[in-house]
Formats: sequence, structure tokens, C-alpha cells
Amino acid sequence: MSELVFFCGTMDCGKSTLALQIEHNRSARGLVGMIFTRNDRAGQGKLSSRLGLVTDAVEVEDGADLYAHLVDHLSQGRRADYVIADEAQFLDPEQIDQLARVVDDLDLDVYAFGITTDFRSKLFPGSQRLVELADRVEVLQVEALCWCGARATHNARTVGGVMVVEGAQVVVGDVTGSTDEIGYEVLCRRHHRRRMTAATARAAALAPDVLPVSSG
Ligand SMILES: Nc1ncnc2c1ncn2[C@@H]1O[C@H](COP(=O)(O)OP(=O)(O)O)[C@@H](O)[C@H]1O
Ligand SMILES: Cc1cn([C@H]2C[C@H](O)[C@@H](COP(=O)(O)O)O2)c(=O)[nH]c1=O
Repeated sequence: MSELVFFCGTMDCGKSTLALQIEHNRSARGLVGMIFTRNDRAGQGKLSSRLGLVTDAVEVEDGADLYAHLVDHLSQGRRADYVIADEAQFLDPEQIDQLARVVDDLDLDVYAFGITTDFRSKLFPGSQRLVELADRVEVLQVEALCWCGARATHNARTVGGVMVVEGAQVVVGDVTGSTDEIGYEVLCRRHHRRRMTAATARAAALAPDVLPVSSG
């Protein structure tokens, strides 16, 4: 029985690496995957991991019909034994419905990978639809960590290291950007709620009023 599986987690927890591993293991056994992505940091039509691996993929455009794409592909006599969709949070809810139809009507496994929530800890529409439709939702086992050492569960957007809560939902970026640009940092819920990033925690620790006061 084919499945729609949603592999989710914070940024930088290894989702794209797992997508590439699934692709590698299946292609090593002669299976052929249809790989979709959208807005990967490595550029259009790429699925990349921070471990340095990258593969070509079909860039999903606005309004693209993923079910129709698969039907066209198969009708031309070309193969697709399974489907991978990375950066699935950026897909429209309709495109997630199309992926579910690929599972049900074309009998192909679909593995979707994405972050569930945005920098304001609100669900991305595509991720919401995946949670609603997936046969299985798997939270990745490799924990990204907050600066405090706790498991990171939330994605913060930063400017100059300071967490921001205003802006567009979609801004492509990384967790290792230069400090004066828009970047991201993964945090535990406690520090996301307090808007306390590594930089602001460091600054607070160095502030004179928290230095030890001499008794003399
Ligand atoms: N230099 C490194 N050595 C070992 N592991 C690394 C290194 N750089 C990144 N990683 C691993 O790669 C993970 C990020 O993988 P990636 O697939 O790009 O994440 P995601 O797609 O979830 O954003 C990190 O959590 C870490 O485990
Ligand atoms: C939190 C958040 C993230 N993004 C972007 C930033 C990255 O380009 C991707 C996540 O990629 P990763 O492989 O999981 O690291 O999403 C965004 O556009 N908006 C957000 O709120």
C-alpha cells in the first residue's frame, strides 16, 4: 500500500539529507524517483543538504499541478517509482492534495520533507495540509539544539542576530548567514517565546547590571 509520509522538523535537522538518502537507497536498487523541490537555497531545480550533497530536481512553480506532471511523465513512457518533495512547506495546499492523489490513484509512495512552522510559529499552509492528509507524520530524530542546549523546536528569523516577528512568511535563508542579514536560528520554545537568540543571550550575559557586584 503506497503512503504519503511527511518528514518534518525544524530548519537544519537533516530533512534534505534524509531525502537524499532515500533517493540514494532507492536508485541503488534500480528505482527511479520524481524529485520535486521549491526555493532550495542552492538554486532553482536543486535539492541540497548542508552536508554538501545535491541532486537535480523539478522546481515546482506557482500553480503547477503535480498530479498532472506525474501523469504526463508516465504517459510518455517514462518511469517514476516514487516521489520526493523537499521544502514542502512552500507548496500550495492544492499541491499537497495532488500529492495525496498521486499516492491513491497512481499507487506511488510520496515522501514530503519540510518545516512545519514559520518564524512566527504559525503553520505553513502546505505543512498544515500535509499534517491533515499524510498517512504518517515523522518528526526527524536528529535534534537541532537551541543555544541553551535544549531541543530546538522553533524557527526564529533574525536580523543582526536579533529575532524579528514582522515580515513575509517566505524569505529563503540559512541558519549560518552573516549577522547583519536576515538569517534564521533554531530555538527551544522557551527562548522563542522570550525572543532570546544566541546573540541577545550573550549580550544580556555581558550587560554590566548582571556582572557580580563587589561587596567592598
Ligand atoms: N560539518 C558537518 N558535519 C557533520 N554534520 C553536519 C555538518 N554540517 C551539517 N551537518 C548536519 O546536517 C544537518 C543539516 O542537514 P540538512 O539536510 O541541510 O537539514 P534540513 O534540510 O533539515 O535543513 C545538521 O543538523 C547536521 O546534523
Ligand atoms: C522559518 C522560516 C523559514 N523559511 C525558509 C528558510 C529556508 O530557505 C527554508 C527552510 O529550509 P531548511 O532546509 O529546512 O533549512 O525556509 C521561510 O521562508 N520562512 C520562515 O518563516
